[in-house]
Amino acid sequence: MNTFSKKAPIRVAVTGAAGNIGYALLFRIASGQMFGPDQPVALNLIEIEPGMAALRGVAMELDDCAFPLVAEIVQTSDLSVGFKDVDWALLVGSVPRKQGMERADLLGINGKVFVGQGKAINDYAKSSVRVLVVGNPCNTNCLIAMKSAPNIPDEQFFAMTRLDENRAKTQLAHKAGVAVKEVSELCVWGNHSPSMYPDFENAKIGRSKVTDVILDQAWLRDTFVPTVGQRGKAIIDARGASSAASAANAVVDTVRDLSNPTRGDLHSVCVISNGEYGSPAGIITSLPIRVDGAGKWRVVEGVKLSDYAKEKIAASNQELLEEREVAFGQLGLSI
Ligand SMILES: NC(=O)c1ccc[n+]([C@@H]2O[C@H](COP(=O)([O-])OP(=O)(O)OC[C@H]3O[C@@H](n4cnc5c(N)ncnc54)[C@H](O)[C@@H]3O)[C@@H](O)[C@H]2O)c1
Repeated sequence: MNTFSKKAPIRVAVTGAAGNIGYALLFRIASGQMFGPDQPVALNLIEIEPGMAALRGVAMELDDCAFPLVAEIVQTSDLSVGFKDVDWALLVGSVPRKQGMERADLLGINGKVFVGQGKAINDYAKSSVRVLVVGNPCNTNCLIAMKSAPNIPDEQFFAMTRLDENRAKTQLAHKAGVAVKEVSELCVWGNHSPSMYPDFENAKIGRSKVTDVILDQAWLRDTFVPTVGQRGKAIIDARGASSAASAANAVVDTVRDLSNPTRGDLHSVCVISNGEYGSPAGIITSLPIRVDGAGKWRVVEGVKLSDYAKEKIAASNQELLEEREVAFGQLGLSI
């Protein structure tokens, strides 16, 4: 354990730790960018058996960074070891869609994985554990893990739309010719899929509404919204590989912002819906949240949605209901 911090380590499990996002993520957690520069961390790195050799290499590199904040590195494919006493479970690993595989097949295959991980989290993690699902389809995977962990409160499960929020902020900043830090209050609503809705109507540039700065409504609706939705594909086309560094960055942003009071902005996180803004109760959908001074997250109240926005959000939530029906049907889970 490092000598300059007397804090107890935060124990973080990362599944798919030898994958592309894992490789971009672990070094940022270890260097203090997720939990702060004086917060020790213990890393529980989880892989499936075929990934264990690569994981050993990743762990060797972590060792070779001599990060002073790293208290311990555990490498395992055993979920009872990997989730033991963890404070955070970052569920990144999942089976990619292969040629000829239907979306329904993918939901079923990954669903089984997230049943197993949810059960193990339920049985071995701290009861205060917080779970962030990144592996796709992340909203439905998160719902399945949540259902499989009945002893962990639903409010402790999250899925990631922060990458979409960050992408949307940058698109607006480029269009307006301002620095990205000028763009705030941008919520991505719905499913982490091309159907998501990045709400430009309530977002701000400086103190102005985006729609008062970018007057080209056609660009906002017909270029901006699909560009954000299709950005993942654009990166695969350009790079020949899927977004990993920016996804890892969004994981760091999400966990950091869920761990600290929100100042002057809001953030997009997929959380359990209690019917807010007409979203179907019981699904994991992206909503605008803020964290209060006591560390509790809440859905931001009073956002005014236009009919256009409501329609987009409803369509994305409908997709989530359909994903749930297919996955739960295959897994024999009840709603
Ligand atoms: N929510 C988001 O914004 C977002 C953004 C980008 C990527 N993703 C998703 O994140 C996931 C990971 O992406 P990647 O680029 O790192 O993929 P990758 O294929 O490079 O790595 C995935 C890793 O997970 C491991 N793995 C597979 N099943 C596992 C299991 N059951 N338990 C533990 N490990 C397992 C694999 O061995 C592999 O090392 C994908 O599902 C991707 O679609 C989500």
